[in-house]
Amino acid sequence: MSDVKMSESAGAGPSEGYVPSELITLAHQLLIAAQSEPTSNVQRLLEQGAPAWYQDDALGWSSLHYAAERREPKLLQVLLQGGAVWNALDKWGRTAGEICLSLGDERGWEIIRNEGIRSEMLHHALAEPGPSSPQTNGDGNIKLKAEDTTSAGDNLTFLKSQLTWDIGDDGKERVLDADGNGVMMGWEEPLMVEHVRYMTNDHPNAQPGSEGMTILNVGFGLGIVDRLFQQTQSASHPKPLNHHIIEAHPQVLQYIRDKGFDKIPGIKILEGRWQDFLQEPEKMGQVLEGTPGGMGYDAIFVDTFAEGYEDLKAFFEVLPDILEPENGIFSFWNGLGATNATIYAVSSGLAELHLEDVGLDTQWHDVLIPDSLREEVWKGVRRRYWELPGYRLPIAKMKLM
Ligand SMILES: C[S@@+](CC[C@H](N)C(=O)[O-])C[C@H]1O[C@@H](n2cnc3c(N)ncnc32)[C@H](O)[C@@H]1O
Repeated sequence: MSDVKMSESAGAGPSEGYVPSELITLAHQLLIAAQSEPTSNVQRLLEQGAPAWYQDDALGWSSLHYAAERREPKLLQVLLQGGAVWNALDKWGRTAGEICLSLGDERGWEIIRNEGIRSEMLHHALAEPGPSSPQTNGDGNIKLKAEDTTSAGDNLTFLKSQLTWDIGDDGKERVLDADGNGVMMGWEEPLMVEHVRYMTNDHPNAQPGSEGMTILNVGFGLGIVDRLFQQTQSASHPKPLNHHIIEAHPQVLQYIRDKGFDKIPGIKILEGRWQDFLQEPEKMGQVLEGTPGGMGYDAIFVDTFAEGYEDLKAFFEVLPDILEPENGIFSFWNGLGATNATIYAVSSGLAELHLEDVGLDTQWHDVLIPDSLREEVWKGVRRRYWELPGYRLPIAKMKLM
């Protein structure tokens, strides 16, 4: 439940200051060429230095937005190679990818999405500190996280902020942060049901007669997913053998105690940030305690707040140490970039590639979100973090050698 901001592509225009008039002239010629002229004209203008990042004042459209209306894959490729910004947003928050989608142009949309994944991977690779390169601060590289220090954009600010629990207009419980952002909202329950179903249904330790699964959940929120992990095992199915929960917010920890959740047999609450437990070798042992032979968890789910893609990727990197290698299942709340279809697809594609880097294969399950959820739930909530009709649910497992 965090915001997402993709990196600006290399060659993105000056953020402020003087733009020479010759450049503006070329920019306008490029916008016109992208609308109706042959691809060769567009290519020529780019070679003359026309800025593909330029967006007009009227619609906020770039040459890529205009080109997207023409359904000509080659034109999109030429513009992207010439510096067009795959994730430039128009005045309504749409990328050129959304223009392709609205026209049913699957091929054009794929070209833009693939460029998004390629460029985010590249920025990310450049951001990795090499043996001789200094630690970068990430500037100019991947920025999937909202750059703000308000509660929703900064994890440490959020963890110190005051939370309130109430009932939304949809009749469902929700937790809001001090700025009125939804930390966890009851509308997500059907999605949590699906996460738990995919994580437990076929696992050998969840079958009748087995010993029960070992579970790690990161981020308690309303405890929806934790309640479901406890419930899925019916009379004939075993309860989880061990169910560990890492939670960092003091008020949420108090809520857990008030509800007596910490007293349920098998449940252990690890109080603190996941980074404190999983990125500290001495504490890692404490986390793995209780998993048979210290071999790792059967199921791991992560859903925090005010963390961005970089934090999620850092979590991916500890998975080989904490996921049971043979049948272990990892899943995460896939909410980054969910205000825009193209950015959401790029964020999901990037996650798949980064999971692959640490040895995991990902399967995606599409879950529909009913229209009825759209308007009611957001009343009284400052920032809408979900705008899409579908949810892509990830299920990842260690690759078999
Ligand atoms: C969106 S809620 C989780 C909702 C939960 N999946 C449910 O089903 O109700 C996010 C939770 O993560 C916690 N959190 C945020 N950052 C964290 C961190 N770095 N480590 C551990 N918990 C964190 C928040 O306090 C909050 O309780």
